[in-house]
Amino acid sequence: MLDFRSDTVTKPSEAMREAARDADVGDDVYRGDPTVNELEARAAEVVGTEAALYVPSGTMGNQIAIRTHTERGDELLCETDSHIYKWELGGIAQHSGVQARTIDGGDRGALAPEQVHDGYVARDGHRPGTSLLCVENTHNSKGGIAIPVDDIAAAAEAARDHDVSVHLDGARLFNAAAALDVPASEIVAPVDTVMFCLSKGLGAPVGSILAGPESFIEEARRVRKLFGGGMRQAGMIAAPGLLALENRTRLQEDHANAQLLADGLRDIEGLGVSDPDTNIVLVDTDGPAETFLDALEAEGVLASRFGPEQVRFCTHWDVDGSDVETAIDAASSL
Ligand SMILES: Cc1ncc(COP(=O)(O)O)c(CN[C@H](C(=O)O)[C@H](C)O)c1O
Repeated sequence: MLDFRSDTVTKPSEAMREAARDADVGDDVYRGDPTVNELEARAAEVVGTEAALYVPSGTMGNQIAIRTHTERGDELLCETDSHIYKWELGGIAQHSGVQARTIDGGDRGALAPEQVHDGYVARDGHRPGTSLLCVENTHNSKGGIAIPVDDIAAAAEAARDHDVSVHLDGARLFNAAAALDVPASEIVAPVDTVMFCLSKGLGAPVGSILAGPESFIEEARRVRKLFGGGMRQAGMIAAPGLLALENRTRLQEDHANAQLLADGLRDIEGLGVSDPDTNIVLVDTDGPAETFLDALEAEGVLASRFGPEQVRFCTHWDVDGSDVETAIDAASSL
């Protein structure tokens, strides 16, 4: 099967498996795992923050960020189709007791400063008070859209006008950096904290990073423990993460393969195909998504359901140009 369901399906390289086996390990709860410590230091350096925390998943990284930024009963602002609102099981309410106020970010998922000003609620005798703005880059639901740095910075500035903190869900931060042709640190500079995944396009088997100010990361480490995310000899999985972090320069290949896939699918009668910024291609199937997906699976190709009549293809390091041609041929035959 050719698996285009997500870039989360990437399998570790031989080098990652060897690194896991040979990793220098210790008890990370006591800060004693040298490989985790090295990964956290390297990650902070790459994105230009004071500190970073290694977490088992992107979801946990986002939820730890929300819990650390907010107090129970606060309100947060996020985009209507953001992952933290749409795909994290209501964790905003469950883990943090925080109310989400969603804003429609349009086709590209970018929030305008005036939307942040309009969405802001001042805490008083009746109203909860906004304490956090969450932004997402690239924006998954909109099709892996890379939002320009200036747009993120303008929204963050509007938040700061009201002393509201800003968290960036950067699960695919390095895809955004590659598409925008800027260092990831430039995308991160305007926000307070960022979560990015090692386990997606970068190819690590497990793990994400939450990065930000030293004091914030110190408290986030306690919240990780509260959430049951304290790990012991985690160098075994952090070692592949260190190799993954150095993979960020290869993501252009995934983006080129996404363009190749979109161009091929666009030639097929009846399909509406997005113009990909990065490694995600959205296809309107002009009929039930399940019918399309089942028929495609029968041809040996997997994709994800993204709506009643929409499917998503993600390119990644386990599919190459010839696999893309195979997927196009399979879709053409439906
Ligand atoms: C923007 C963003 N932020 C956070 C996460 C969560 O990361 P994990 O918890 O899966 O490591 C994801 C994963 N996204 C997954 C995927 O795209 O296949 C699914 C939808 O959860 C994400 O796309």
